[in-house]
Amino acid sequence: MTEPDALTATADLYDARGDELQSVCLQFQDLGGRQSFSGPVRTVRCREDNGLVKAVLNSAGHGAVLVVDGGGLLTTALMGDMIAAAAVENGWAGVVIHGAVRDRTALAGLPLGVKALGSNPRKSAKAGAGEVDVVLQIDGVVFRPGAMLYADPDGILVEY
Ligand SMILES: O=C([O-])CC(=O)C(=O)O
Repeated sequence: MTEPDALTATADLYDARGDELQSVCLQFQDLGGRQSFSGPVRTVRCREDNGLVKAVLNSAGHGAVLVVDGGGLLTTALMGDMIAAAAVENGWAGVVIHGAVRDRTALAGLPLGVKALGSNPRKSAKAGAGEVDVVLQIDGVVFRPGAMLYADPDGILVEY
């Protein structure tokens, strides 16, 4: 996987295409080894259960970005280094988690975009409760499966 080129900086993209893009105001932390990443959106909605996150990231990513609506809860980690390594192996460009991750040090060394609210060493349940590829709304921003998402240290842009 190659680093998306610097010409697609989100600020430049917003200047060029602002009316076609939503900008995420929430201040996610950049926790992966790739800070600039982009791809079509896939989604998971779950709460303190990462069974679906694990299953989806263990399937072919085709350069997509998985957006996980964990309800903003920081009580359990929805992804750690094993799942993130599987995401790399399966060709995912990145993972945006409205919730927490764990294994920060290892995540920082993986060629994967990871944005999350924070971290927590406590693991999630694995029952697989939740939904896959539903339309998400996080902090007023709509994430539709298939919409293009662009992320870099400045933030996250997503097509309407
Ligand atoms: O198993 C989990 O809940 C997540 C995790 O720690 C990993 O991916 O390594």
